[in-house]
Amino acid sequence: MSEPLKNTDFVKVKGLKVKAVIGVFDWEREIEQPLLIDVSMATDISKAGKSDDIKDAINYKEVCDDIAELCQQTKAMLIERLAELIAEHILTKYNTTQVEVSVAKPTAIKEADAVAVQIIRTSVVS
Ligand SMILES: Nc1nc2c(c(=O)[nH]1)N=C([C@H](O)[C@@H](O)CO)CN2
Repeated sequence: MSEPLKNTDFVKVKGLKVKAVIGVFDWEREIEQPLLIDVSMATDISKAGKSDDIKDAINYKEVCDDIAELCQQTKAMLIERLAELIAEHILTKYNTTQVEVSVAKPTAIKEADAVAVQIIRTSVVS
């Protein structure tokens, strides 16, 4: 018999602003630069939708605090590194099976609005 259809819902964070040390050049190691982070977490929100209880939800405030702390502590060279660490952290800590993470560096290239990486990571189910 086929599995019943599961809901595909998302909890999202859009345009989270974090200042952190980021970059490959010597001068970049001396300053903080702005990052803009988007996260989309696949999760079934129907339980929280019924209970109206934060315990049944992915708490996006907690997610934002975690991301800010992670970016500031890591002092990564590449935005790729931050995207991977954010995805790994979210998949490990929160009730989601798939996460999409975008990390943009809006002041990196004078001639561009922003440069960014975007990744999708899925938890391995054994
Ligand atoms: N793919 C990437 N390319 C570059 C990165 C990066 O994080 N990922 N970083 C830099 C510098 O730090 C740049 O932002 C300074 O303007 C160059 N290329």
